[in-house]
Amino acid sequence: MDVGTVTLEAKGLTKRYGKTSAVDDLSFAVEAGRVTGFLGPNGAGKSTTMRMLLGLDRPDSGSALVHGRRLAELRHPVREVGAALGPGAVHPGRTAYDHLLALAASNRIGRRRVTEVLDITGLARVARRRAGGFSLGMSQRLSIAGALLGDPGVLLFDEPVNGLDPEGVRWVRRLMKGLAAEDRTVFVSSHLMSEMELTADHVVVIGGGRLIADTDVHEFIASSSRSAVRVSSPQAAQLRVRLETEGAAVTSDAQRTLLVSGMDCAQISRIAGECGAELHELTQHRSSLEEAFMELTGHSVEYRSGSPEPA
Ligand SMILES: Nc1ncnc2c1ncn2[C@@H]1O[C@H](COP(=O)(O)OP(=O)(O)OP(=O)(O)O)[C@@H](O)[C@H]1O
Repeated sequence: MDVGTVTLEAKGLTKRYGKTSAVDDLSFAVEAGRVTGFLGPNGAGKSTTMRMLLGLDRPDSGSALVHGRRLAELRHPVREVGAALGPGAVHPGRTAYDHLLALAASNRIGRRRVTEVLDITGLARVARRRAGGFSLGMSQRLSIAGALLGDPGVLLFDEPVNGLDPEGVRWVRRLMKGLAAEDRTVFVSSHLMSEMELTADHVVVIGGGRLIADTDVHEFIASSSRSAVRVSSPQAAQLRVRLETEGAAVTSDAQRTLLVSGMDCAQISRIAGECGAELHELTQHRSSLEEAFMELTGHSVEYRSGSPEPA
């Protein structure tokens, strides 16, 4: 499948629960060959959207399409779309192997693939243990194993790194990137902005059930007004006046330090030279995905404490 091919589409998806509008006329398209992060504050409608994309929830209006068709029209859904909606959908008395075997059998998938996905997800050694005794991280891996079982071209993951340790988080990151590199479609929701910044190529951001951004992750970060240049100078006050006259927005968090937006380092350096201001520091501060997200949605991000180490 070519990169850029749209394989998963939300078209005017709308879902209400009583008076709550969970998803409101939501449209976006997800392309193959890249990781698309699905972001939004708590209650934004991410899980509801994912469930509608998978045919697990019926929209009040609109439609979800996979390869241009409704899921119900696909001949072998599990082989075309895999989903890991988090731990929980496993009988606690069943072993990991038996759980996957039952799933494979009902979808006409051979035993060999069960062994393969146990290997891929690092569960081979615990395959004969009951899933009820699994840690959250192991349960997440089992959920991911289920998604991979049918070797599908389209994969949806709902908060896949919740409960994983740093090694597990890195493993998920490599897995997602690897799946995208095989030209599969990878659509993943997460609250972990630091992780999404490392993993996603593209982001779909929703708030209050509506689309608020559908863009390249780097463009999304660059659009944040929190990108600024930090300037330190003994003549900060004098420099500030000149920078503001030339159109920059300037704030200050210390006596000799300025935070300048709307101008790059070269422009600031030129103006400093012109007004005889010495420069002791000139640093470009790039916004993080989290800052860009918070600016756009006005919401804080949960589960910060799980931030992984850098790659
Ligand atoms: N089965 C349901 N019954 C009633 N209301 C629901 C139901 N499922 C979701 N909602 C409501 O719909 C809205 C969207 O919820 P949803 O779980 O889709 O958001 P989310 O973005 O996945 O949130 P989170 O980040 O907290 O998981 C919320 O207001 C939620 O309370």
